[in-house]
Amino acid sequence: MSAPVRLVDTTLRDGSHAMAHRFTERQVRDTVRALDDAGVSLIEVTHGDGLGGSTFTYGFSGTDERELIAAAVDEAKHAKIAVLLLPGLGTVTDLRAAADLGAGAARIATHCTEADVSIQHFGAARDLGLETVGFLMLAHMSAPDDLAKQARIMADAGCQCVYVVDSAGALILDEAADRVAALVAELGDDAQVGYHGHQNLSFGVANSVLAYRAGARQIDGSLAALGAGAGNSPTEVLAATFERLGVPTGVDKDVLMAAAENVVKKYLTRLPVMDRSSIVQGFAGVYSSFLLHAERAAQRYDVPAHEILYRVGAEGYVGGQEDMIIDIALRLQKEKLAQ
Ligand SMILES: C[C@H](O)CC(=O)C(=O)O
Ligand SMILES: [Mn+2]
Repeated sequence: MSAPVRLVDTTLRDGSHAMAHRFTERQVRDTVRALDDAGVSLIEVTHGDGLGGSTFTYGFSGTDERELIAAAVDEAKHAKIAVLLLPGLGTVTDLRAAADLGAGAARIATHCTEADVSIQHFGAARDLGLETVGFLMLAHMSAPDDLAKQARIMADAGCQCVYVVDSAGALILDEAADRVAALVAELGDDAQVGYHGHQNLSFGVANSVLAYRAGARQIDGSLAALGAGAGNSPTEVLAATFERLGVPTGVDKDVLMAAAENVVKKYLTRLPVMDRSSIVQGFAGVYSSFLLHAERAAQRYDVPAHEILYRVGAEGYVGGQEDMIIDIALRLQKEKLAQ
């Protein structure tokens, strides 16, 4: 009998990027109900960039995320609601407010080399009685051993499951598995390991299977792949794939497939696709949530989005440096006018 894997759904958080942070309470309620009916045990609901993400830099929310979290908590009969927090953008005060609203898990995300900025948030989350998860973002930028050392910092701070987060959808097969294996070897019984994939180069589901085989026991997905860049590994495909492999997930794949078709595809404003820009994100290692920012800058300064994204990758910008997209667009525009 294979070890079970927990499928965690991030439609209502990573999908917020693709929805330009315009989720409504109705959409959240309908999605949570469907996921809950399917047996998904952890559902993430927050602005795409986490608590406090509704800002000029990241994009304002259509509906206050606290209203959405409260609605999700109200709708879920069995599932726990998780919130994402990027230290510096979200604060311990935001975490406390989310816990007061009934959130049951905190997912604390840092750049893959900066785990130490999460220490106080894990401590606060544990004090609040929350389940804790750590996100090491843009994991392709760190070698497996270095990533494992960062995972150790999170685990020692109270994190119960550290994720390899392929924010750029850049990892290809062994590159994902090796990172997961390094974390599993480092953490042993101290914490679980998770995997969060993006589809920019189409490896989200395949990498998730290899991550499971390397020891990951929590895997993220989004219904209809709704997420940043070319989207996340589709939850309904993960469910079907793990069932075919004989790996227990505790979820009903048919209910998830119906949810993707009848709930999410009915409201999404943009179906995530592997188009030129998102493929460049995977190839050049660019944070998936930069996609809409690059498309807006491309339109405003009349330069191609994929060229902006190639340049972002070459210059190595990471989450939090969204303003540099404008800088690059202006430079490309200047170069174009000089020709
Ligand atoms: C804030 C990011 O969107 C977190 C995430 O899902 C990723 O890095 O990927
Ligand atoms: Mn993501």
